[in-house]
Amino acid sequence: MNAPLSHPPKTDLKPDAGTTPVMAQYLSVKAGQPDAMLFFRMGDFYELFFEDAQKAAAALGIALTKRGKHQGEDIPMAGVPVHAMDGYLARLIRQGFKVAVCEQLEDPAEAKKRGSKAVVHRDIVRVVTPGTLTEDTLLDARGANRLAAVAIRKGRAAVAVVELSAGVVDSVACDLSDLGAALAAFRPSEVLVPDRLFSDETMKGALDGSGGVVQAMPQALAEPVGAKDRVQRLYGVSALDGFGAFEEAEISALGLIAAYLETTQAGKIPALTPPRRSGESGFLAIDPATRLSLEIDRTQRGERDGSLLHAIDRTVTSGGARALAERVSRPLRDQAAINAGLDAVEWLLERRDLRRDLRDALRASADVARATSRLALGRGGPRDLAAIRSGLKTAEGLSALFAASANDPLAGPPARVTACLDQLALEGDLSHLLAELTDGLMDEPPHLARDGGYVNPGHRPELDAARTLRDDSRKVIAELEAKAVADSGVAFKVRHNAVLGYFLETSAKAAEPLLRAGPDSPFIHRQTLANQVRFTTVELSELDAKISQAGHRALAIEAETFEGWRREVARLAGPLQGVAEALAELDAHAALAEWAEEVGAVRPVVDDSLCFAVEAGRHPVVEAAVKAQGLPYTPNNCQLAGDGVGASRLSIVTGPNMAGKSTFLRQNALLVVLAQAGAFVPARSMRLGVVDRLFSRVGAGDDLARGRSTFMMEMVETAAILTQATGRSFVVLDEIGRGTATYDGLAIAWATAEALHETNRARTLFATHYHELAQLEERLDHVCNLSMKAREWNGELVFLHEAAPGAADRSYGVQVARLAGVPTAVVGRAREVLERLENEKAATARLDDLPLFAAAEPPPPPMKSMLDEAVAAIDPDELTPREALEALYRLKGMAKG
Ligand SMILES: Nc1ncnc2c1ncn2[C@@H]1O[C@H](COP(=O)(O)OP(=O)(O)OP(=O)(O)O)[C@@H](O)[C@H]1O
Repeated sequence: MNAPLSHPPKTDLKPDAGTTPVMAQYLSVKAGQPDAMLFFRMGDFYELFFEDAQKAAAALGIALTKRGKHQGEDIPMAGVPVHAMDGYLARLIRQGFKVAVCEQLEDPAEAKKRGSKAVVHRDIVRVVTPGTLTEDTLLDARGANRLAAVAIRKGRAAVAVVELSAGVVDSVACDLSDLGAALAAFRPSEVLVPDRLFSDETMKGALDGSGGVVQAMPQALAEPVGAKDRVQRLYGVSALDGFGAFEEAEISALGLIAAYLETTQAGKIPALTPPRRSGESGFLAIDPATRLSLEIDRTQRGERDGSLLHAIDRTVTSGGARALAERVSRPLRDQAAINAGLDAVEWLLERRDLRRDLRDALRASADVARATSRLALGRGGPRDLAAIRSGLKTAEGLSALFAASANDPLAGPPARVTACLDQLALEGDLSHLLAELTDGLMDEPPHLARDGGYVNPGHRPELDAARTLRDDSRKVIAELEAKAVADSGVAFKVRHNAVLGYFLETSAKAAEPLLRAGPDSPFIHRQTLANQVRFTTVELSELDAKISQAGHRALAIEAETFEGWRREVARLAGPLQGVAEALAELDAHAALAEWAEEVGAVRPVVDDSLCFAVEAGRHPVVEAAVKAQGLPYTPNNCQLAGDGVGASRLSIVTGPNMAGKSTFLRQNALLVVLAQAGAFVPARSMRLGVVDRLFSRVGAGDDLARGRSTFMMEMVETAAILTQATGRSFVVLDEIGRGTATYDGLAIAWATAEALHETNRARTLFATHYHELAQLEERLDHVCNLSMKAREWNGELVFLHEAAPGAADRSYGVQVARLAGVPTAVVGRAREVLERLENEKAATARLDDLPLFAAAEPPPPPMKSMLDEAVAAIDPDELTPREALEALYRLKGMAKG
């Protein structure tokens, strides 16, 4: 997404002699948020002026008008009605804008008391940005919306993340090389970066892969001392030690988040969990390119449909969907933690009835996490309270549902389920809150608190009294109308408006006799319109006052009740988020069990070995697609061993195009993701020694936006694998080297395969069209060949999609071209050329005499750069201060170039 977040205002926005008081107020508010689009509340509209108006008109397709003049020029203006605000906001945020909302903070009547020219007091109440949304209308219910911040200090990197809509904070410290993977794992919508790091190469790569809108922050906000103060303020604590020992980079990143929340939330303090800290060592590292290639939570086109997550998601609540997405996006590395997740899935898989009841109960609950967060920020309404009530009721119901099995000493729930049940056991305050909301809050309350009508009758006697007075008086009004008609013989109707209150109205003609009546007439004239005349009576005026007082009083009591509940929710935000998390986690476990049962998935054995053994594995997404077409899916085995014991470490996979190589490679990588996410796997069996880093390069596309060709991209990514893969990693590589001349490509593929085998020693599947690589099986200790089987039958090519030992005999490229509809004449000509080439055996250069990889010449020492030489030429002791400064500038200039 392009981020039009920062733009200097072009117009000189300074008030001058001709500036009206309202415009002067606008300009001063705007000066506080120059890079946000300012929505300036004027009555029933939010108005935009100057460049904001022009941009909004273009982005939203709304009319651009003008209002008054500034420095002799017309002021462009555009506006949106207050009631339609959410829709417009959503569209602007999606386009990458940030929006400052400036409200009227007093009744215009109050302002008038200060004088007829006084301006209504206004100020910014919130800045809406992609990463700080909390409204359901602006959020994807099944996806988390996160704001991230990155920082680098003392050679270490950190990512801090807040999910404001659920109040969850994460902090990850990692090596610089892991920054991209750590950031991409959170899929942030918005990323804060200290401006000084903008041109840093590591940072650029990480930001490009994150997918979020990037927001530059002043470097000063990342300085540790100030940052620490701000984080302490955010949490209302005087020291951060209670949260753990943070690295400096983490403090900087958290400090950026705190600074951003301070401005965007206009001082309102959100209810946040203490930062959940994790080193990257707790998680399977998956860099952005691998994520994209494996289509874990989004397809390469950015859609959810077609991703692994979409294929396996059987959750029934939005919180559950988010928990599952997090689990699949950040699989674990710790064997015990992975097995704890698998225990929970297995336990629920074995209990079909309990699982059904659990899922039914969960379906009835609402999004407690988001409702709590909105209420804590003062943005929630009565419907959010109802969401909390339904979540707490579900919690109560689930405690009862699990009561029998929880006490079963032999087959009781595993630790992860028990931990959830503990969170759901409502005691004290939460149970009191549930009782209070059950008694006091109406079943289907309105969205907004403003108009009342959500507190149950009987909950507060004084409210009942005010309501009765208000409603009874309405009856009396009807009686009064009948009496007026009877007394006067005129066809009166009682009407109401904001200016006159209640009045009697009749046509001008019917009113004539009354207007002529003397001062003793009970009908007092109020107003004459073109066709109507309005009257009142003493009785009606008295009643009017009584009704409006009663109505106001009822509203005030409801508002006060709401505020009491809201404050209680804010106070209990921590335990409420705990309940929300437990509900979401149970949903995710049960959903994985449901999916496992549906597709026949099994529990993988996850241990500390270096084994990877899959029997009859299937690709969860391709299988579903193939079956939807009524075709069978061919399961495949795959055996690799990092230590070469019992299986080879690296498999060279050959076979014709379309035979299923990419599917086979991705399938095995996805089984790693699923197993380490604590999910069952679609296979007959699987044993996996925990993987630390997963790399997948399958069908890299051009990245023209970054000015890199396919081949360049592939080499950058290959370099990342060769420098980062360890003996515990799992690598799938498809057709590297294909984007360049045959010999170059073959040479690169050959050297890469050798290095992965000898140096990185990662478990690797290496698919290639260079059949020459099959020779590696003979030359290296732990390599084996696999090929995707295909048969020619009656001149037709039939793909069996089966991975079998041995290399492919030929590539069938020409046959595939025919299948694809390449004209017969071209296919015939290609056959002739192929025959000639094969006869000449041009491609099989004598690779068998190559020296072994280990014996290859060491690379020459790196050439000295110009910068190195320039630095070496400087003798600091010989320089005057002025020369030293010049030298520094010169060096800096060279570094830039
Ligand atoms: N195991 C399988 N069982 C059934 N169908 C399969 C299987 N594997 C792949 N297919 C089908 O074959 C199609 C092609 O698979 P895939 O893209 O993996 O081939 P490929 O060998 O990588 O091709 P290319 O070399 O052209 O990229 C898939 O879209 C799917 O429809």
